[in-house]
Amino acid sequence: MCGCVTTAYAVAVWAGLPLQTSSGGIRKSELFPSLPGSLFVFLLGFPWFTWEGALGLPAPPMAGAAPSTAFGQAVIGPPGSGKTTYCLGMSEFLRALGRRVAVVNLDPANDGLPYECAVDVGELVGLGDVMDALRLGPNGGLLYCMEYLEANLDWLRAKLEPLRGHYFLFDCPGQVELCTHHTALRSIFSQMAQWDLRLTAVHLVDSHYCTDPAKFISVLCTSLATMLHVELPHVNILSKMDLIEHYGKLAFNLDYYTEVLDLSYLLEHLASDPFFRHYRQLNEKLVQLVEDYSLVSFIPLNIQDKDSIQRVLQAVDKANGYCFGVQEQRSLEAMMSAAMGADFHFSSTLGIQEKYLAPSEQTAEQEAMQL
Ligand SMILES: Nc1nc2c(ncn2[C@@H]2O[C@H](COP(=O)(O)OP(=O)(O)OP(=O)(O)O)[C@@H](O)[C@H]2O)c(=O)[nH]1
Repeated sequence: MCGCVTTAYAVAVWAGLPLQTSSGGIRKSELFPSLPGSLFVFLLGFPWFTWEGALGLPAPPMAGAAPSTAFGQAVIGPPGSGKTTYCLGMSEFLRALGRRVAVVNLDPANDGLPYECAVDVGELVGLGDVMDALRLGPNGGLLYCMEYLEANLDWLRAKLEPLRGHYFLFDCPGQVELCTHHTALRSIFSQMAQWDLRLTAVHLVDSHYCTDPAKFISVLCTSLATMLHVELPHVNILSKMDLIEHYGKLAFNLDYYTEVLDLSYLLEHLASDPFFRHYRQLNEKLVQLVEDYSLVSFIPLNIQDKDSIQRVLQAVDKANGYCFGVQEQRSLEAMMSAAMGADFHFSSTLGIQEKYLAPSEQTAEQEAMQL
C-alpha cells in the first residue's frame, strides 16, 4: 500500500503534476529544485528511502514490533528486611494485574525459595562451594560470588534474553557493603542498563528501626549511602508496617519518619538518653548530611496489604518509567494508578498510621511538632 502511494507520488512528481490543490500545487522543481528528476526517482526505488526521513520527521512506530526495553526492580536491603517475601508478594500482585513476571534470584545464600524462580544464580556459583574451596566465611564468600557473577555476566545475559517481555524482580543479597561501597552489584546493574533493562532499586528497611532514634539515624545514613552508590532510580521502603510498634512506641507521627521531616527533633529526643548525650555533635553532623542531600524519604509497606503494595508499585513505575511504556496493560491498572495519584499524600500516611499504630496520648515531642 505504502509502496503504491510512493510510486504514484513519484510518477506524479516525475510528470510534473501538481501535488496539492490546483491553486496551491507544488511541483517537483519547487520541492527539490536542484535534484535532477531521474536521480530523484532512482532514490525512491531504494528500500531505505522514507518520506519522514526525507522531510526530517521521526519515523512512525512499527505496529506490532516488540519493544526491546524491559522493566523491573532490584530488591535490596539489609538481611531479614523482607526482600524474598517482597518478591513473592509483589510477583503475585503483578501477575494479578496481568503482567508477565520473572523473578531472578541473585542471592546465592537463598535456599528454599518461596517463589517460582526463573533464573537462579546458584546454577552459576554456590556459596557453600566457594566457602569450602577458598576457606572464606559467609560474608567473604558472598562477596566473592558477586564478583564471580560480575566476571560472568554473559551467563546472566543468556538466561535473561529468552525472558524479554517479562517484568523482572531481582532478589539481591542482603550484605550492606554490596550497596554502600563494594562495586560488584553496582557494576552488574549498570551492565543490565546497557542491555536496555530499566530497573528501580527498591531498598527495604525494617520499620521497627523507627522506634529507636539512634537506629533511625543509622537507617537514614545507610539509605542515603545506598542511593548514592547504586546509581539507579530509587525507592526506599519501610517494610513490615504491621510490626512497626512491636519493640516500642513511636516518638512522632508516622509521616515524620516517612517524609524525614525536621531532624533536629530527633536530636532533642536523643539528648534525653545519657549514653547518646555524649555523641550529640556526631549525630548533629550525620543528620545535617542527610538534610543537605534532601534525598531520603520512605514509603510504608505491609506486604499482606494490597493498597500498600499498590502504593509502592506506583512509585516504582514512575521511577523506572514503566508507567510511560508502550506495553502497559491500560484499563484497570491505569485507572488505579490515576486514582492513587489523586490521593492526598498526607491523608494516605495518616490512614496507614491509624491502621498500624496504636492510638496513644500525645507525647511532649508530638505536641512540640504541632506548634
Ligand atoms: N509480619 C511481617 N513479616 C514479614 C513481612 N515481610 C517479611 N516478613 C518476615 O520477615 C522475615 C525475613 O523475611 P525475608 O523475606 O526472608 O527477608 P530477606 O531480606 O530476604 O532476608 P535475607 O535473605 O536473609 O537477606 C521472614 O520471617 C518473613 O516472613 C511483613 O510485611 N510483615
